[in-house]
Amino acid sequence: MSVLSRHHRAPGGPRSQRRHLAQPQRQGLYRRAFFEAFRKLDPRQVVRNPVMFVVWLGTVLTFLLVLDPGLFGSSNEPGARSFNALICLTLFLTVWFANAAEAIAEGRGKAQADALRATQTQTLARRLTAGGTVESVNSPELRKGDRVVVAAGEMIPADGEVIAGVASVDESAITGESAPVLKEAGSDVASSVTGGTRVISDQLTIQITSEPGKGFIDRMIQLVEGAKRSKTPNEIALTVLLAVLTQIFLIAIATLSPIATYLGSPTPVATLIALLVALIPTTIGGLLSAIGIAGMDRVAQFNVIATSGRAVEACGDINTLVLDKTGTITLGNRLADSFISLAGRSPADVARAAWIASYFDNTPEGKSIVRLAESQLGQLDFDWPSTTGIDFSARTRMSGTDTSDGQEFRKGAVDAIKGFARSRGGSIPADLDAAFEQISRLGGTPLAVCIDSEIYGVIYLKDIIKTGIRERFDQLRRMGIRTVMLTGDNHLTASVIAAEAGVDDFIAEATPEDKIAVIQAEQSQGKLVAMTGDGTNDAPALAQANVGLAMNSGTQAAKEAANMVDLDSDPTKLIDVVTIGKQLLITRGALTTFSIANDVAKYFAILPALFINAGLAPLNVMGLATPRSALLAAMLYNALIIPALIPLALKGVKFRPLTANELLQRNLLIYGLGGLIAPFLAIKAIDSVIVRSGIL
Ligand SMILES: Nc1ncnc2c1ncn2[C@@H]1O[C@H](COP(=O)(O)OP(=O)(O)OP(=O)(O)O)[C@@H](O)[C@H]1O
Ligand SMILES: [K+]
Ligand SMILES: [Mg+2]
Repeated sequence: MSVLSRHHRAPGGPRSQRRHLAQPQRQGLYRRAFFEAFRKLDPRQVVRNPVMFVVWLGTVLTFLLVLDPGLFGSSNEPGARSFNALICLTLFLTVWFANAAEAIAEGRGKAQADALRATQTQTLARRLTAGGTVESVNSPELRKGDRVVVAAGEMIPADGEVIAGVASVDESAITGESAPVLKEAGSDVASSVTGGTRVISDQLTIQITSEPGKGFIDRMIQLVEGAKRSKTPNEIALTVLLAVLTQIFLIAIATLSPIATYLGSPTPVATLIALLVALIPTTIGGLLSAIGIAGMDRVAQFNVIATSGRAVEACGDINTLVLDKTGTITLGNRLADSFISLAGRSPADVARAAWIASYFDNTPEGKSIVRLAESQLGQLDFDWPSTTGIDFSARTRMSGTDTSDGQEFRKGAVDAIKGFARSRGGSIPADLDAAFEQISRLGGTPLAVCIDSEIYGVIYLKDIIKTGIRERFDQLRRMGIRTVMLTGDNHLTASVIAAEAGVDDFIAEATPEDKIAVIQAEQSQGKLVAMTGDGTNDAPALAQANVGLAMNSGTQAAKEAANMVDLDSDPTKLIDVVTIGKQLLITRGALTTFSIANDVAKYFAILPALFINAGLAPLNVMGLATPRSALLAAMLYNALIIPALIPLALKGVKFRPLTANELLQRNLLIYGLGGLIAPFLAIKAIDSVIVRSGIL
């Protein structure tokens, strides 16, 4: 027989950001955003953002005051018209800059969608008919359940599950990874295929799993384009808060007018509008949606596709991270290293029993056992036609081969094989426990091998902890996130790996039901749980978790159940995604703090200047030239701070692995204090430029 070697992806993968899609054409992006920002001035769009809608109304009112400075009974002082025009212009710029921020964020998503769409070429598919013949159809005509044959050089016409054949597939169109991936039927990690990828050797029979237009790539396109984008719960809460603040300031300004009149310094309407806009949280109001869109985009740049912005945000709130051992914490190619014989058997006896017990086992473990046995024993003979394979299941934790004359070859977790041998009336070799311990203490997985009631020996499956994983767990701990390793492996192996990798907790000998139970237990304590997995047996747990990251190489079931899919099939990406989610929340918090601190500072910067006539001049500590120059400087600062902060909103604030409390303190210090000081310096500077330029 031929043993196919799997092409394992470079474990861990590059940590750095890696764009799999075409870099958006910067120039085209900004040109599109420029025009889009005008289109977004449509009041039906602006009204969705209450803060900006107030500024928009202010723009219209001040424009009317340009046409007729005496409108609303305002005193028609000299120079009022040109002052109103300048205020109107700054208000307009404020709304336009906010629109531009959103348009740039959306544009980056659109560029990704275009790159994805390019992979969606129509192809001719060869569909199998009920009669077993082959007919040619266009790929959009394929329905869920159809079966197609795809040969070397042909494109896979739609998403599906391999039901026959083994072939290597070039998935670079969606993953950017140039190494071909081996696909075959009946495997948890290699049976699902994606439309738009290309078969490069051999032939596959594929059962289609998605209706036209509902495939994986279609959903990705809708998401990055923002067609399905809806505000996340946190975003809605913040929008409401900003609207309430806006209302409070509206009332404050309305009551200011009579006071000013009483003090003998009646305030013109344009001044009141400007004062209002200076006070309401325009900075965060203008950048809020760009921050959210950019978060989705950053996740996509990591080759992770999220099904909603809510999922990305939930990542930022995660308290517990549930990871499996094999492939996530360890390299995953858990390969047979050696055979240990027991009870006086010869090593060749063990190798032969292990070879037969693994012959039908398609898992990487099974294949590596066959390879090791053949390398030790050379060509072996056995009467295969009269045998049946017994598949591995996570519940029995065994697999094997039955012969027609009633012999049962089994291999599996040591306690599972002990139970099996006992059930067939056998006894347990005295040296089994020593072999079990020896392997487990190395962090390896021991598999016992038996024929019927006789345990022959132990297979040492070697697994290596990924480099750098310990540092990542340390980082997570500093963020206050608890890591739990869940494994089907025995307690001793699990404890060795857990200690070496530095996870906070571990659960060994876990069945699929245990995985759900662990997640539910955490959730019942009010914790938000993220989990990563690839197998069909992980699907229920992925669905139960608040954030479920499925591997693209995993089964369709796991991908459907998850709310995120990693195209590179690197389970440690979950750590990156949590970081991005946290960064999204922190960015929003930091800019909200900055925005509100700014508004408070602006208030104290410009209010005294307004009361110069009323004898409050001594309060004008900043020495601003005139009330008008003070107001105009404040308005210009208010408008310009939005584009100044666009890069930060899109890139996210610099992230440090700290707990929520430490981050809050840090942000209050940097963005709160910075937000209080910046307006004084900037307004003073702009004020002197205005005075020197003589525009007022
Ligand atoms: N192909 C196989 N044949 C027989 N037994 C196996 C096979 N693969 C694994 N086992 C045994 O079953 C146990 C459970 O394996 P499984 O792959 O379900 O673990 P898991 O729950 O996915 O956890 P993890 O992947 O983190 O180790 C393993 O520890 C091993 O003892
Ligand atoms: K403001
Ligand atoms: Mg597993």
